[in-house]
Amino acid sequence: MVLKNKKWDHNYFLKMREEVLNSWETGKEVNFEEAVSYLKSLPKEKYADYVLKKADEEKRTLLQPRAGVPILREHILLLQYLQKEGGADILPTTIDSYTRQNRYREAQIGIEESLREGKSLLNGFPAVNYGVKACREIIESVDVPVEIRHGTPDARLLAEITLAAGFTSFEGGGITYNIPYAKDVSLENSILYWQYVDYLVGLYAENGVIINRESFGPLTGTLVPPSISISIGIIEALFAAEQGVKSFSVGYGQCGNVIQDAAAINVLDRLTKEYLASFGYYDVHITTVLHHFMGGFPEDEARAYAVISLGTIPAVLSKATKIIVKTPQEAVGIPSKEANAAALRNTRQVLQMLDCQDFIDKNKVQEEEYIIEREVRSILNTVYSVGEGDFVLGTVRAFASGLLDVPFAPSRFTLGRVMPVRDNEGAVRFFDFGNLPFDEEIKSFHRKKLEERAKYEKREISFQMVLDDIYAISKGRLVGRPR
Ligand SMILES: CC[C@H]1O[C@@H](n2cnc3c(N)ncnc32)[C@H](O)[C@@H]1O
Repeated sequence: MVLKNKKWDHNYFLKMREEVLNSWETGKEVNFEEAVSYLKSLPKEKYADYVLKKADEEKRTLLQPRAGVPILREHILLLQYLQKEGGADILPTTIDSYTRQNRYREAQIGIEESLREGKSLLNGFPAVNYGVKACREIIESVDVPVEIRHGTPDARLLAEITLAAGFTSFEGGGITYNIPYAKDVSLENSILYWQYVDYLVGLYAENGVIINRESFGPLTGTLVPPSISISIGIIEALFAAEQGVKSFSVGYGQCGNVIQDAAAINVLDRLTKEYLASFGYYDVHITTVLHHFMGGFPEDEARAYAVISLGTIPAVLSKATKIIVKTPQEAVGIPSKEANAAALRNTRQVLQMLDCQDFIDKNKVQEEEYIIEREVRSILNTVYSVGEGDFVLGTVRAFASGLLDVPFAPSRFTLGRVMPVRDNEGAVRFFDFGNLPFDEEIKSFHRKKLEERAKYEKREISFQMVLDDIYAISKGRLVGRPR
């Protein structure tokens, strides 16, 4: 079948499904009809789509941590603690790195060693090895929806097992779980694998079970210009909608300048809905997700809390539907359950002290929205035209020629020519546009912003500024000022 943005043929899916379910022994536990009736037996409060829609209508922002440990009993206790002590509205199950690379044999060894040593020797929960029945114990032990969070270019079997188990939200995409996570996986392959996942979610939808899909907006989490993150999120929403997905969350990672971050989420929300409607998808419920800062954190917990609290402000300004909450132990590794729960309470406190205030200059937000929107439209319209009207074809071609590009990505399938840097107020601008399709108005806007910083810092615009910015926040600043 030629790779394009067209809903799959059902027989093509069924044929591939045989191979997917046979790729590990737990695949044989999956039975679609049985899974549909199990999912229909779950209360609506366990559906991420229901909880997201309700929050969206009530203009509330939901809180969700990341969490995953290899021993099932420990993982259940961890999630129960985060629900009870952290007040999480949606729980995660963060998947381990072996599973993300389909290395289930090593994951199995990791489980056995963790059990033998009585401690976590994997950096997440290996859901494929546990299988459907064991994973259902997680769903039945908590009262809120649980989402699968990972970084898997080929998540076909992971999706089959976890969706059948009752996880009602699934993060990732053919671009966002490839480019920042893998070096040698082609976009053709990862987009095909994720069309499978979206087709499966669409099949559940046709049977009355609405699973939420979420795009991984932050990408590499290092100074990613908002328009790049937003464009890719919209493309993944279009891919998912074509396969029949009816509930989609588009994500964005906090960069640090509060006005730019709020503007980015506003544009993300508005343009995702506009592009879906303009391509004929009228029944996909769109929500927005803000990730607390995904770059290098300060080790000092007090300063880490400052980064987290600052990151909550754009969610208040933009009414983001959900925040993925970081923890004060981000710089040291997998957080303790106490630190994870405390970060949730910190975020809730900031939300509830700010949501009654109107404290930002809306004109400055709109100025940022204007430039972000122009950049996103330039990118998306270019992807559409190089794809001759097909966004899958356009994405592959655009990445090959740098018309779409992600800074600091490990993947050899992105040009890596684009280079970001902060301006004098810490907003992320372009130091090098690479091959991005921007006109002179956009380019001169960024140049002017960088000249302001160069003048203030009494130094030339240089790559040194980029390096200074990469370490700035872990050293206590937003902008990497010269020493
Ligand atoms: C996307 C990367 C983020 O996921 C976080 N992360 C990865 N694995 C886990 C984990 N097992 N528990 C909690 N947080 C985790 C990590 O700290 C980083 O902030």
